[in-house]
Amino acid sequence: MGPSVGAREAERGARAVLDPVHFDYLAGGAGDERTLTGNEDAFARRRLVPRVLRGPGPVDLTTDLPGVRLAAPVVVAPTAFHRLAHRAGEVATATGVRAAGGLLTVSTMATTAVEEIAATGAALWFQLYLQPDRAFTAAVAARAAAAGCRALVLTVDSPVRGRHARDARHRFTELPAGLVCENLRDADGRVRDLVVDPDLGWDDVAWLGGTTSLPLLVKGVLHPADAGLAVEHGVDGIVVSNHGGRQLDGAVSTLDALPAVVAAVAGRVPVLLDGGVRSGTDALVALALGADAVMVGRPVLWGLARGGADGVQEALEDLTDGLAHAMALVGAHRPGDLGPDLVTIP
Ligand SMILES: Cc1cc2nc3c(=O)[nH]c(=O)nc-3n(C[C@H](O)[C@H](O)[C@H](O)COP(=O)(O)O)c2cc1C
Ligand SMILES: CCCCCCCCCCC(=O)C(=O)O
Repeated sequence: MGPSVGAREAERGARAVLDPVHFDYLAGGAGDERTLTGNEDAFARRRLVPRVLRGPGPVDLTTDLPGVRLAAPVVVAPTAFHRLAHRAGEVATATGVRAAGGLLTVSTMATTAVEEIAATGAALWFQLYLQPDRAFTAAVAARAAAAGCRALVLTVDSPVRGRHARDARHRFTELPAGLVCENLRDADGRVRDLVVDPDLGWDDVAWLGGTTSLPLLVKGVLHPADAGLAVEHGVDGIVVSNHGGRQLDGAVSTLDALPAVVAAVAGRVPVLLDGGVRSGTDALVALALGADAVMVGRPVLWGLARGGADGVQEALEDLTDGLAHAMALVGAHRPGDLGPDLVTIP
């Protein structure tokens, strides 16, 4: 299993067209990149034990998530600075997502205003970093809601930023001229710097939930005790994530962390997983181990870099078609038919 030929080729294609400094920012991870590679390795270790003769009927991947019903349980993860990958940036991403019938999580660090992204008609969630200026944070959340985003995704794995050796080597510390974080503009139109807040606690999660009418998910949970706390503090969904290996190097792979989180949540809210999902078969393994949906980060960036909106659509359809195909081959008609009995580590 692991990366399909499609995902590997897409990455090679993106590397060929991107400025090497920007490619390394997008592809890289923290520290020695053990967690980055560990995410993919965890999928590569698994094998499927299919069921046979499970009767007729089409595969139906319809999935309900906070604020949205999707044709397939695949969501685009929030990633920063899409205009580093393609000149049309997040507008191209959203156009491709819409064509694929998917859902895009817009990053706080998007290089395009959320209103402009929403004008594509794509279904959106909005990812937030809680800023020490809580009034500003609430204003960004309200702006996302007004633009039509269907849920907020609060990233909780970044009290400080991961150390990225590739960026340090390139001295990549500033965006190219003309690119800014358009959703960090304050009421005067001034773009604020992102300030990661090392003092965040669960009360802040409850505070954010109380300031918005949107469903709230937390992204960046690995420990089952934190999953339980998240549910107790009223969240509407949990994303098992190590930030694609970009924060704590040495953190457990998300697939290995998933079963304990699923057990702790016990069906009270949806559980999503991201990190290392490169094929429909990878998505199936995550669903079989208890995820309600997967998020994908880099494969979408590679599609964007290679082919703009068409490349994003192709990347998503490769995943969802691959998932439907693998479902048929393991004898499952719906995600609910999948269970851990279908997955083994030889
Ligand atoms: C270039 C890049 C930028 C990212 N920016 C953000 C971000 O702004 N907010 C966030 O919560 N996560 C961010 N992430 C993490 C992703 O949301 C996601 O957790 C990760 O990419 C999933 O792993 P994958 O790339 O292996 O699919 C970023 C990841 C990458 C690769
Ligand atoms: C423009 C030079 C690099 C500045 C990095 C800011 C990181 C913002 C957070 C985005 C993210 O979550 C990630 O890269 O991962």
